[in-house]
Amino acid sequence: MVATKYISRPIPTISLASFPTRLPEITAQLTAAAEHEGFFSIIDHGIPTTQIEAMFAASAAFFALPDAIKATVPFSPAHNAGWEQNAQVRASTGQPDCKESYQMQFGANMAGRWLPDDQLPGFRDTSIAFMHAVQRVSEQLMVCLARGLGFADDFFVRAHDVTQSDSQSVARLLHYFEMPAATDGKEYHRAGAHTDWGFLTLLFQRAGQNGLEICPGRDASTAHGHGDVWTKVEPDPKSNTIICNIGDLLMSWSDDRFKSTFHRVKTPSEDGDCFGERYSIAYFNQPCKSVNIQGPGKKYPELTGEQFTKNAMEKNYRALLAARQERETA
Ligand SMILES: O=C(O)CCC(=O)C(=O)O
Ligand SMILES: [Fe+2]
Repeated sequence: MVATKYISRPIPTISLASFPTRLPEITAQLTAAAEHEGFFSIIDHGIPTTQIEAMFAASAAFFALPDAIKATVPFSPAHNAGWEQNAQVRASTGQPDCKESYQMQFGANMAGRWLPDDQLPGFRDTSIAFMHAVQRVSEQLMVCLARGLGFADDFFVRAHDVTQSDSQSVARLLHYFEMPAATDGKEYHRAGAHTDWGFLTLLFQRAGQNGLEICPGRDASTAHGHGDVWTKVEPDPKSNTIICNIGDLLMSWSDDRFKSTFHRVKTPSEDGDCFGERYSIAYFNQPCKSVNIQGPGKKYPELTGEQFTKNAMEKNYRALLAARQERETA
């Protein structure tokens, strides 16, 4: 196995303490992080550790259910919600990620995709409360990002209004399976290298369950290329941190000023890698379907939120087909 090439890159840590009075300072910090690294840590965000722990406990309880029960709320690509297992194929690897995930939304896309409460008591209430808490933090970040781009303060907040029935924002619970410590000659992927296609992702990780790595400096238009010099983003056991990254949507909405950065969850293969089970939670801010999207400099044609999501899905699918053909003819 070839040793992974690593380089140390600083990932800015930004405090949201005293948000209203520190708004100009936080805006400057966030804008700089969005322009350069595309990844940053948020602290002092106001979500209590107990609430995050309760969501991780609910997630573990969900994934502990028999597959036959989870399969009653299957993932629907058309709705981007539900449960799937060993199914998400990344163009960068051509193989399914070794994981299961359950995606939850606020609006109509979630109809029929919640388990009945007697199957998992309290799960839906815990999840919805957590999602609203993460949405509140997201909205603070959106105010700063809108200011940074010269839009009105509430511009992105209104575009991502989770009280609308066509809301598309997603909380994805993730469970990566234990991986073999001794290689059996096969190549495994936890989450193959990718950019997120949404607006902004907020990620919750658990101390001791490492694996997230970033590879900045690639253009989103080469979206499925491989970078080969990585930087570990380790969960900090001492602070109640949220890792955030810019997605392809915000990159195009900012006329490419803000960067959507390549990242992956590494296949454990070296000393210090977590081979055990890994749980994480990603909250993907997505625009409502009816929203019009165009950057301040009009670099790209105007699209609706619905078209953007559809295009992103199709682009991913085309890249998958192209990568498969390339592998087959190689
Ligand atoms: O599990 C993680 O730490 C990252 C997950 C991720 O990048 C994704 O689901 O898009
Ligand atoms: Fe991601």
